[in-house]
Amino acid sequence: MFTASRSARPARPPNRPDAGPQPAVDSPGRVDGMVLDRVVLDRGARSVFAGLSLTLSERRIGLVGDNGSGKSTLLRLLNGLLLPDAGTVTVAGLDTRKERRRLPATVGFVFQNVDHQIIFPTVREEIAFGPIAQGRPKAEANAAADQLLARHGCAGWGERAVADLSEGQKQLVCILAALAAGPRILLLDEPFSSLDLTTRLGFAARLADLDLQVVMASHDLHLFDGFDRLLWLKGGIVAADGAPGEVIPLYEADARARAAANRGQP
Ligand SMILES: Nc1ncnc2c1ncn2[C@@H]1O[C@H](COP(=O)(O)OP(=O)(O)OP(=O)(O)O)[C@@H](O)[C@H]1O
Repeated sequence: MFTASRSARPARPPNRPDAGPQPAVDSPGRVDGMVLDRVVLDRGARSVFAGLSLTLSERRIGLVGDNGSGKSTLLRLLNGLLLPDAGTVTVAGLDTRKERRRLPATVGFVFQNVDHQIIFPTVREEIAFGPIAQGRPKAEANAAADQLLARHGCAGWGERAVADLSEGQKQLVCILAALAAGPRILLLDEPFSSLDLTTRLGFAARLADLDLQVVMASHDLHLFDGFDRLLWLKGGIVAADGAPGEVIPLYEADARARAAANRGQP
């Protein structure tokens, strides 16, 4: 457990040396890892990261922090949707600036806003798209999409129009579409916010069983149960980094103190 101040290289705990980009490894239980090295990023006129360095090698990593603290921006750097203004981001050995096109085959992403993700009219097309783009025959990808839907309690959804689904159902389709492509790394940005409790609990349990690396941003702190590591982002810096059981009390105490201070203001 450690806290870090705004600096080009936040301190790392001794048991997490910066080993640099890791080679891709396919053995179960191993992760490819991601490395941010002195990342600088402005969005509009706003500086979001001013020299962020992180090595992300645990299998389950959570991101917490206030609105605007940089969680989505960090995830978008990891999937290559955003490129750093300075510094480097390396994902499973791929420099996102130089090898952006190779990232979709490795990194799955579930957007915070489903409308930014869904592009096809029907559920089956949406889920089958990733495998087809990777070269899988269409009939096979469609059949796999239907099987995936059935496994998640959505048998018969293949022909449904995505536009007619509820927000939570759309979110479910987005998660299944990300999984269908068989990523080794899954980035989830508030993936369960619209899901009902039963579906949310089911997914949280399935997430624990998936043999891939997961980085998930959420305001639902219960979802980090069983995670290996939790990063608290505050204004683009890592305010705390450690086991969820250590970081969550710090984050909650800070949030309560600030909420109380705000109440005291006119
Ligand atoms: N498209 C954009 N253009 C300009 N600035 C942006 C854009 N998206 C985000 N920002 C800014 O980047 C900073 C980080 O935003 P980000 O979306 O990463 O926060 P977040 O922690 O994911 O917040 P939330 O919990 O609300 O999802 C904020 O100051 C925000 O105003």
